[in-house]
Amino acid sequence: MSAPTHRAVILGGNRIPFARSNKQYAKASNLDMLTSTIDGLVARFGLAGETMGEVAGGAVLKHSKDFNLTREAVLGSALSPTTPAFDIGQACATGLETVVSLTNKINAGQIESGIAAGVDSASDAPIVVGDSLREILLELSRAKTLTQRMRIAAQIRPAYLAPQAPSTGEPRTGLSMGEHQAITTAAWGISREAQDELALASHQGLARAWDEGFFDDLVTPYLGVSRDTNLRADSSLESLAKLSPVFGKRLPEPATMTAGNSTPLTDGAASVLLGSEEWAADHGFTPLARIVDAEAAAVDFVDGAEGLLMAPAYAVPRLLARNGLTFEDFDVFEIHEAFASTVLCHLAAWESEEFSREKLGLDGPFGTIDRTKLNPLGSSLAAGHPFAATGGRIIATTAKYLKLTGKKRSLVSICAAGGQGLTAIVEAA
Ligand SMILES: CC(=O)SCCNC(=O)CCNC(=O)[C@H](O)C(C)(C)COP(=O)(O)OP(=O)(O)OC[C@H]1O[C@@H](n2cnc3c(N)ncnc32)[C@H](O)[C@@H]1OP(=O)(O)O
Repeated sequence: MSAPTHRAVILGGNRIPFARSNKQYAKASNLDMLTSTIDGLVARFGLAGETMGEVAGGAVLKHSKDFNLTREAVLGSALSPTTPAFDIGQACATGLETVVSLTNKINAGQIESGIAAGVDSASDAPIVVGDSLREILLELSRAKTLTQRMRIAAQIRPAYLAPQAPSTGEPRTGLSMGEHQAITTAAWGISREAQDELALASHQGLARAWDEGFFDDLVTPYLGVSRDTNLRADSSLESLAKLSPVFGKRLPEPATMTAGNSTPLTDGAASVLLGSEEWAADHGFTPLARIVDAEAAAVDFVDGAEGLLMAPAYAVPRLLARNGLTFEDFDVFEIHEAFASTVLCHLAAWESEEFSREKLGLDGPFGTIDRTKLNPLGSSLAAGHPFAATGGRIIATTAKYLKLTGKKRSLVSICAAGGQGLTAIVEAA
């Protein structure tokens, strides 16, 4: 018998249809949705009762009680309770980070199988109280007598009761993701028309994929929802052009970002099954693809020197250089559409002689992506973006796409809050 190679392969995925926040899944918790997507995957692959190597998951918006949300999901799932699980936090790149983490563990021989997952619910976002009330409540929980409790409770002032609403604001700048991106969009001169065209292509690609049954073995209906609810199959440039700008109204340049060319706040969960080649063969599973390499980057956005969501513009060139590849070597580009303009800014950076020379240290432009290969099955603008679930959606989609079409290589790129980005090369197995 030959020595185990521990080469990790992607075997399939499962997600629930993504839904716009505060609608169909308004009463579902992160735990409900994460458990459901894992159970759907377990059912599809007949893994009930099995002890998996490890399950990695995460959510960007977590309640403080969710100190190991993924472990709780495993305990509530059909997997054996002896399956270990852990949470990862990498903002919008969390889902991809779980895939990379488990791939590395399998490749290292630490585990033979795993489920990478992610979930987010803007409907079930945690509400936090201010520091003044929090300190009083903590003191109250330590009080031993009624007199102590009454003395401490008397310190509470009506103003302390105002909750701190969750937001997509960057802690260091106070600006929302959309406001940051509006600045970057203007800096790169991305037009409203180009953003709307990308948004339309996303809806058309996703609608086509749904109609062709592509998601039949990747999505399990949930709470009466059987398709991504943000998808507008009848979207048009005319309807997109009518939408009013939502971000960047205070910028000197005309605001160009709208609800149509920005991802909506979304609820959803996604999961990916990974295993070593040996584990897959033992279970009779057909490998779809594998993660060949991954690269993270971070940018200094706080002083405005770089756009908040521009880290992939740096990660991708490093990743490709390390693997001796250029854009011509890829059949598919899966670039997370945080906003249409985010993708367009990345493309513009790679095509820019100035950016490539000054920021990437190259002799000329890094390269141009063949737009017919960009997000062929739509992406986050159409599907929605439940933050930590997006990576799993993209990996499962592109792995199946490679297998189905006989194509060889996909580039996955996800920007994240905090000025970070995570990218990966996926190859057909
Ligand atoms: C790393 C990262 O990923 S960063 C990204 C993180 N994510 C975010 O920051 C979320 C960004 N998105 C948002 O904050 C919100 O979705 C916003 C501000 C863009 C829009 O919010 P809302 O105004 O509540 O959106 P809403 O769903 O009501 O849409 C506004 C209008 O646009 C319309 N609309 C939205 N999309 C489309 C479309 N594709 N085509 C036509 N009309 C559309 C809606 O029907 C609605 O019309 P109505 O007012 O007549 O009902």
